[in-house]
Amino acid sequence: MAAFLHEENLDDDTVILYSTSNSNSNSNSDSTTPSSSSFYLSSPPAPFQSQKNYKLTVTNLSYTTDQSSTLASLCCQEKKPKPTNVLKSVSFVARSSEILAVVGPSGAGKSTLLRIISGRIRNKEFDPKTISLNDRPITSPTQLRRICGYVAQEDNLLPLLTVKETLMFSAKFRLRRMSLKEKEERVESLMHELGLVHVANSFVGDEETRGISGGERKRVSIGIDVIHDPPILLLDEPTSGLDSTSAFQVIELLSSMARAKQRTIVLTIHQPSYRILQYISSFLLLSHGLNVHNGSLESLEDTITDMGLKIPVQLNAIEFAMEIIKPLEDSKKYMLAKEKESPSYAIWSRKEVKFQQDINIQQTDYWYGWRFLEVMLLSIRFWKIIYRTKQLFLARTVQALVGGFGLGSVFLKVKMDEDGVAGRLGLFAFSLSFLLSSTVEALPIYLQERRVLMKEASRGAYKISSYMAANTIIFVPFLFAVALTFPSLFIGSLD
Ligand SMILES: Nc1ncnc2c1ncn2[C@@H]1O[C@H](COP(=O)(O)OP(=O)(O)OP(=O)(O)O)[C@@H](O)[C@H]1O
Repeated sequence: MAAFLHEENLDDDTVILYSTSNSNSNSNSDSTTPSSSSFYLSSPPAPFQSQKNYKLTVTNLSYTTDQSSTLASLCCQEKKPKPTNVLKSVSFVARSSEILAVVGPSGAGKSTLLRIISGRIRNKEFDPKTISLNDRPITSPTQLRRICGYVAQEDNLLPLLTVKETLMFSAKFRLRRMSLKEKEERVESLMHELGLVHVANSFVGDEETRGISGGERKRVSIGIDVIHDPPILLLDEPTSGLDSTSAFQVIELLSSMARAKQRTIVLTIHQPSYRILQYISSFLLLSHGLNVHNGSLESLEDTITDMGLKIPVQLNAIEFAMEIIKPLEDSKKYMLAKEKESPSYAIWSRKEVKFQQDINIQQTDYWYGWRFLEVMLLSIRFWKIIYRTKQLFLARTVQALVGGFGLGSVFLKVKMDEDGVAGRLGLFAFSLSFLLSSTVEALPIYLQERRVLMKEASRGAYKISSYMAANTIIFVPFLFAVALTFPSLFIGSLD
């Protein structure tokens, strides 16, 4: 396939990959929402229609934890923890318009695998020979971060924003070169696609504030990471914590998204039900970092049958495979050993990947004014949250006004002479410490927002560092207090 990579000037994070071959894409492009789908898929704006087929190939990916930079290793060499061999020569191919599910017992290496292919790995840990897209090698984790949308297992949402606002902020951060109208259209289209229109103006909520349901929360999380329409979507346990109906709806939605826009979806899942299995095209079964099965459900059933075992009627092949993971692992090790002796013995589908070293995913220019814009957006979002925390907002308003007038009246008779200047300086210093202490009251909100900020920054949602973002937002309550206290201070001290 003579595919090439090209980045459009739409957005810094958007890598649009064109394929010169239409033969495969056409076969998929007519796929629509499954008849049972409860979601309406609307046409995306023009820039989002240019994507075709993307094949993600992972070949012999191994990963050993690097303990060199841990605190223990810095303090005392002899206590250096042993490196863990988390992934051992994992290979698979994820194709466009399909869902590939990574399954396996706890600790098998599923999340680690997803973390690596989403580019959340240090440059020195990345092996450029192991991951390719449309048969072109990926040379750095940065390229992966640009190509892949990554939805983490835990939600990362601000409870006091509405669904629409949440998606709109994501659009503002990620679709910088679009006009406001285009961003709004994109958000509307996405809410249709995700079945979120009916809760567009509902607060996301949390344990304390009632908000949208668990399934809807998960769909909002997905929306945040597909706002820029990445060709590859990676999801860590998208069904965890959901009841079976919501879990089914999420997988059904992902299947629709994969087929409607030829997205390549890789997800991890624990114990998929029968209903969910129909939407998954292939399975990668991991055990202790080794892939013990890679292929369709039918081929797994055949493997189990070939081993002389019978799948009980009450279990599906994946559930049964989890129960007999040890013999499967042994059989895979045996086959790998045989394969080493004679390569023709390979029964696991393994494709030769032609690596081309000179691939160039261009970097777009980054206008430094965006940093200022990002700081402004974060400040506006933080302000909204403070404003919506009614008790805190009212308390701080009253506190700033009373404080301002009270302090101002103390200096009612301050003259414009030398003593007066000293008095005013004292007043200023006192007011400043008063303002600082009142800023501390926004600490719980700050901590909540900071957690979200750190996760957003690690997902590459914006360009400024998480530390810069976190330190910027602390000024918002301070500026608010300044804006209220100083004028009232001035008015209060007028003769
Ligand atoms: N940075 C690290 N340092 C040490 N061990 C690690 C590190 N990262 C992963 N591991 C270990 O690697 C193994 C695989 O972890 P991973 O989180 O990928 O498993 P998992 O299959 O996703 O598990 P679960 O289903 O419980 O989430 C675990 O034993 C884990 O403790």
